[in-house]
Amino acid sequence: MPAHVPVPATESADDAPAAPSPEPAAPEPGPGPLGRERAHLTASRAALRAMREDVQSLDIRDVTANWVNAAVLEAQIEARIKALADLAHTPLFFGRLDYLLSAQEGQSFYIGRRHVHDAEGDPMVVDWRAPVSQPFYRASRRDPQDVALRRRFGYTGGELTAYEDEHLTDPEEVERTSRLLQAEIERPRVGPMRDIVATIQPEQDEIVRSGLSGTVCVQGGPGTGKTAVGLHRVAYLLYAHRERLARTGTLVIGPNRSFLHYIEQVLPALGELEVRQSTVDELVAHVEVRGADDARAAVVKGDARMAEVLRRAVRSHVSMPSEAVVVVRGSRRWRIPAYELQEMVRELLERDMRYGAAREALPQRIAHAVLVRMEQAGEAPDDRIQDAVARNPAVKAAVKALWPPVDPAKVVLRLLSDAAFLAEHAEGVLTAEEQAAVVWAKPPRSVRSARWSPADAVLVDEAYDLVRRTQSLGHVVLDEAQDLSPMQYRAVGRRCSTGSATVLGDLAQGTTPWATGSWADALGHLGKPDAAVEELTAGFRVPREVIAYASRLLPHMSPGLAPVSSVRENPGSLVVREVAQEERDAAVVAACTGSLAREGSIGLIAADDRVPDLARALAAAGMAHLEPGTETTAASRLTLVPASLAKGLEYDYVVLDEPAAVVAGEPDLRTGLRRLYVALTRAVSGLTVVHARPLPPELH
Ligand SMILES: Nc1ncnc2c1ncn2[C@@H]1O[C@H](COP(=O)(O)OP(=O)(O)OP(=O)(O)O)[C@@H](O)[C@H]1O
Repeated sequence: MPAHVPVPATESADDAPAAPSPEPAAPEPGPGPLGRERAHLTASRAALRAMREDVQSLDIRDVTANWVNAAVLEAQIEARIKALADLAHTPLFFGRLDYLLSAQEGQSFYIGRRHVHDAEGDPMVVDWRAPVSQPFYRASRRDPQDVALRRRFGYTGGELTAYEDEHLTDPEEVERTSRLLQAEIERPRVGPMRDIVATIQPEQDEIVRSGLSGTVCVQGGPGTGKTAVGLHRVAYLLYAHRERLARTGTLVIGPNRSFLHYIEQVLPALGELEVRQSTVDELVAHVEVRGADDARAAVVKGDARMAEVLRRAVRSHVSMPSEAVVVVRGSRRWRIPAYELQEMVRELLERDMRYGAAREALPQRIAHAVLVRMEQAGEAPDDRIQDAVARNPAVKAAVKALWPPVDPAKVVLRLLSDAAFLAEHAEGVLTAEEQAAVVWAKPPRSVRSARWSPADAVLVDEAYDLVRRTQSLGHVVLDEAQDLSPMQYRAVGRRCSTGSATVLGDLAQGTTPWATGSWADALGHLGKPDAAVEELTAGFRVPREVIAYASRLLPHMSPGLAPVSSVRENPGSLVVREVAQEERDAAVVAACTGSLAREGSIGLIAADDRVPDLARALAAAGMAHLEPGTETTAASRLTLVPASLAKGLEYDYVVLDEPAAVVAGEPDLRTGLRRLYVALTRAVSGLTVVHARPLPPELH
């Protein structure tokens, strides 16, 4: 059970017993262990300052040959100075490991977000990602990993105010729950998502530190830390493989912009500024999306069989030669007969190259055949002649006719507009009914005027990849992955075809008509069928009572999935309030007012079509509210969240309006229940459900 780490003794801390809310301490380093730790903190801060000053005083005039180098170097120095900033509210270290005398020469290491060294180069704080830090997360009484003492530090507003010790090899010590860890988990939420570097749990750490070469898929219920783990894995990989990933790049994919705003601070807080964040839609934005599909069309367009239809359609542009190519050079004519050209075309088609690459290879093949004939005639042509022949007008004209350039968007446009063209390439792949579902009723005139849907854009992306290989990144994190269609998995998969991925999701939270039913299928479409699937079951967000309530829905929508077991010890307040229809909006506003009386952020979640009414009700009561994705602050804490955007977000207190409307907002009962499950699992400290209509029977 992750929250229960063996914590025997705060008694040994002679001047500072650890406490969930550590007392505001005098900053003066006093005597005793806490005083010494504070002194180490002060010295570490000074060392960090010295490191920063060293960089600031670098004079690059003598070492840069030109202004380009100088600009690059200056940018690097700028980034380094930023990375060395001492953030007042981010503790420089949060833990300490004392190794046994037999290991690491009995040394102590302070574990923090970044490495700090003194003037001699000796470490004052080691990076949490360094191998020497790993036992901080993994060592246990059963497997102490050469650790004699693990110490966790508690801070109040940047001041070191408490610590907790575990002597992992001491048989006398009793196992207790870490109060500092518990306090961290239960800290009220305001603002964007935070890093969890001080409290990563052992099973989370195994995922975080898994190697760059393998793809990992994490199934986990709401609040089990999937997003947190994925982001920390990126930070870890960037540390362990910085040069390689700097070359190849990393990308985090989330479901929408609100979500990306919510998580965008985590990596910078860990010192990583270079990671791109995107939605799937943004990745495939070759065409402007202005349209939408009905569920039936979207499901067919998202089906992996569409890849075969597109492949055939793109390759249908190739035609078999029926005439010879004659190349004239000087007084000589070189003739490549049709049957030889046919062989070349056939061979290129069989090699299954990208359409564009084959198109580039064909003139070289023809030129090679000409060269062979030249040699047979006693000439001694070199590579330059081959290139010249490949550019010969007769060869160019032949290639243009046999293997014409293809515009990927136009191919998709034609497939979706021309029923006969679609039928030709979907023969034996899509049924007549499926074909009818995807063809546009009113064919657009051009790529520009077409009302492309998100699913169409994915098809265009697939077509682009058939023509020219999509560049692969070194690592891709795919969050809320359960909602992707097979074609979307393929789009993501080609962006990590030579790299690896972290796939995060919860099958029970799948709310698209094409949501994945099994991770094995999803990973197959992603092109990573051998990826390991890990499961996280300990919940760090939702209080026990609330998760138990939400889990009543599980057997009705995702049978077989294990409910989350909450590690939150504070009794979560779950209030379910039935009111008369005409009092409902007022009751919702009152619930928000009640929640605002407490600390932390408040999310009012409602069916999408209830949002305008509730916005008016809040305005009438003089209560300002934010949109999802806008940062909550101490002054502005209430966000009105349409249920369709709630996924991945969390609020300290949630007021949920009319569950029946949330369910009814979806096209089918299963999706409706899943949407409700998402809405019910956003609260950290308390959930108030307000309803006038009967609750969905599955909640009883
Ligand atoms: N080891 C941990 N220590 C402290 N807090 C944690 C830990 N793991 C997760 N959390 C916190 O729990 C909350 C939920 O985490 P996260 O959003 O990553 O979960 P999730 O599995 O992605 O949830 P969902 O399925 O709802 O998207 C976050 O506030 C996160 O910071």
